[in-house]
Formats: sequence, structure tokens, C-alpha cells
Amino acid sequence: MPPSVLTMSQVGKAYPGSQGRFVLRGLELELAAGEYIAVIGESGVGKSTLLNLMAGLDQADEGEVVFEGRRLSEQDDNAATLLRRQRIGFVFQAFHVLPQLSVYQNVRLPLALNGLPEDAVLPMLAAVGLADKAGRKPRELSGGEMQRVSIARALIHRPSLLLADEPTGNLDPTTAATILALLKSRLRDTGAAGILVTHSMVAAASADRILRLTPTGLQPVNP
Ligand SMILES: Nc1ncnc2c1ncn2[C@@H]1O[C@H](COP(=O)(O)OP(=O)(O)OP(=O)(O)O)[C@@H](O)[C@H]1O
Repeated sequence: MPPSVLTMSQVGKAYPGSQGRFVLRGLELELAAGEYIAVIGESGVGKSTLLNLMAGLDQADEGEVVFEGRRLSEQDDNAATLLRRQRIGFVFQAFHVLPQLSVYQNVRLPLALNGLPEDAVLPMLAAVGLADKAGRKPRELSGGEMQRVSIARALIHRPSLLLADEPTGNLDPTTAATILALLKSRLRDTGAAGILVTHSMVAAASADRILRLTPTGLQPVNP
């Protein structure tokens, strides 16, 4: 059995002002190293809340989230920021690439922030099919190319976990399928575990297993 990257035990979240009403409750998850799972759920069910809890951007009100053996409830803001910067990669629907930086500079950013050498950038750009676009600015790229930049940037520093929030929501179906295949192959190559959050069953089908988020927990979905 590979070691666990992320464990959630009886995790619950109630936002302040909600009179004790829980958005999420009873969440149980065991994510093994290198595993790739999809979490599907209706709009408003708490998918962003779940990602925030996993990344230590927000704290659980019940239960415990453990990332690489560390309880997130015991990390102060600085420790949580460092953990995210070094050990987690993010891919978002709206890409979040920095417009003033070139493709190369966007992908290099996590290495620079972590004080790591930049020799991995060009091989990673080649692996995501952007070797000839290294000097371009994001405004000169298509949506699919921007998401390639995001994937390269999310994995360049070899995190153990990639969190992807509706990464193909802004892409046409053909480009989306290419990006999902690329995401999966890059996860395999870097050894990172992945969590794909989406409302699309088509997108979710690319993962090793699918879980449905409901207000009372995460339930396995049979393909
Ligand atoms: N900071 C907050 N304070 C209070 N309530 C919040 C806060 N953030 C989210 N909520 C509520 O928690 C619930 C879950 O929100 P969340 O954004 O996690 O859902 P989601 O599944 O990501 O939705 P979508 O797919 O539409 O983005 C919603 O009812 C929302 O109104």
C-alpha cells in the first residue's frame, strides 16, 4: 500500500453566522500517494469549501485533515503557507496565470518561490507541448494553452498533491479532453496525487475513482 498523502476524518465545516448549520459534515477520505480521484457535486454543495480545507486555506470545525502526516489544525498561517507553496500545486478554471510574465516565467515561479534551480522548466514546457511558446505572454495563448501553462506551473516543483478546481470549465469539449489526458499523464510522470473537483461526469471519468460530495459526506460513484 503506498503511503497516504491526505486523510480526512469526520471533517465538518460550519461558516460563521450559519447558526451552527454545517455546510459539510462527516467527510472521510484516504488519498494514497500518486492516486488520482475526482470529486463531483452540485453547485453550492461545498466543493470549494472542501478544496480550501484540503489546502489548509480554511480550518475544519470538526474532525481532522492530515496532510503528509501533519495535522492542518496544528499549523499556523506561516507553516500552512509554506506547506502549500512547497507541497501542493493548484489548477483553476480561470487559469490564474500572471499576465505580465512570459510562459517560461510563469512556470518558473514556484521554483523561484521555493529557492529551487530552474533546469526543470524547459523539460516541463516540452512535456506539456509548449516548448516553442516559452517567450510568449499569456494574452498570446489560447485557453487550452493557458491551462497547459497552469498544469506545468502546478507540478514543476514536484508537489505531492495537485488540487484542480473545474480545470476544463472554460474549455471546449475537444480541448477539455486533451487537457484532462495531459493532466493525468503529468500526474503519473511527477508522482503527484491529484484531486479533480468538477460537476462534469465526463471530466470525472478520467480519474482512478470518483466520489460524490453531499452535505453528509463523500460517497463512491460507480462508473
Ligand atoms: N465564507 C463563507 N461564509 C458563509 N457561507 C459560505 C462561505 N463560503 C461558502 N459559503 C456557503 O457554503 C456553501 C458551499 O459553498 P461552496 O462555494 O463551497 O460550494 P461549491 O460546491 O464550490 O459551489 P459552486 O460549484 O457553485 O462553485 C454555499 O451554501 C455557500 O453559500
